[in-house]
Amino acid sequence: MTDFFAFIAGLPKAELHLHIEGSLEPELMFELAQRNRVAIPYASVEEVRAAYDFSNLQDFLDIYYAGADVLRTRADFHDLAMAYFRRAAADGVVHAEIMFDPQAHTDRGIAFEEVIEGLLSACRAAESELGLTSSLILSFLRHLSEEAAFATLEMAKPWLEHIVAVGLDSSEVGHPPQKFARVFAAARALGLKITAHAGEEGPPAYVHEALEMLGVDRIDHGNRALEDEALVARLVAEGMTLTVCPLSNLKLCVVDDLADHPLDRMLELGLRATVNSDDPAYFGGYVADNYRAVADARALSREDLVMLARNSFTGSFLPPEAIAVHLDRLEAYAAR
Ligand code: HPA
Ligand SMILES: [Zn+2]
Repeated sequence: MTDFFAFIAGLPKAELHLHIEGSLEPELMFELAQRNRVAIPYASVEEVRAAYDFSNLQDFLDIYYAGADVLRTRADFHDLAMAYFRRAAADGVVHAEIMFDPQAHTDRGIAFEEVIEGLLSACRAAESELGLTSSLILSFLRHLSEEAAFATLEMAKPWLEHIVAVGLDSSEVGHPPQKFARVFAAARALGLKITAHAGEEGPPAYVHEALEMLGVDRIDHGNRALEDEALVARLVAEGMTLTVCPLSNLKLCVVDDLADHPLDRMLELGLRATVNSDDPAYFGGYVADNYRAVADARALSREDLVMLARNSFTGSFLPPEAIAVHLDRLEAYAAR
């Protein structure tokens, strides 16, 4: 088992579904609360961790947005992202496409510039210090209005060369993809790639809408697509990547038990599934923990793990030449 676990940690991989605000560990939350003199409703790190007991997505989101309140300056965003990059590098991550939620900050009076410049300085440091490349995905909060999403896209315009894609997250049910069809069309016209959370709690119809009305290049989660055979066939035919997050699925009760997780069924169906951590500080593990937990629960083979890592590169928004280099290194690692 230790060999298997070491194989997972060393497996070169990309992480494609990571909310940087969801990598805020309780220790850093306390440090930033002190630094910025922000009151938090917890007395200790243990008390924070004890509060992370969720029965659905909204339970989690309430705590996630409250936690983000300690993030105030560009130094905070830099420190947050650097802590994630260090931890990810230890898990074999060589490339990360990280989502950020600007509206969770601009709505509290934090300038977009502070958020993005802090993240970008960490991205540069991760490349020079850790050899880890990264890009940013601007995620719109779907519980807010189309108008607010347009205003956020407008704010991002001076930084477009540093943003690879737009995404869609937050409370899924009741906020279908079609609500943002026009914003995503505008983002695509600006040259951005498109991804959206769909089929986490929402029905298969939302995955269908994300394809039809947003023109997504990738689907975040996508679990519930499995309920619709024709939809699965379409996702397979289009070679659509799904960014699956096993420990998140467990913590948010998308699955009752990891033993019931559909990851290997997705692979068997020919879906391009990947493994990701989503909000590692809240869900109990970084990306290698997710690989290990699901490999253990579903008896995945080495070949499955290599396939998942391969999918993480082919599903990335890297240029084809960079993908080819990563795939060569992965095959060399797998052949050892
Ligand atoms: O898992 C998630 N789902 C939806 N919105 C989110 N925002 C952070 N994490 C998530
Ligand atoms: Zn997510």
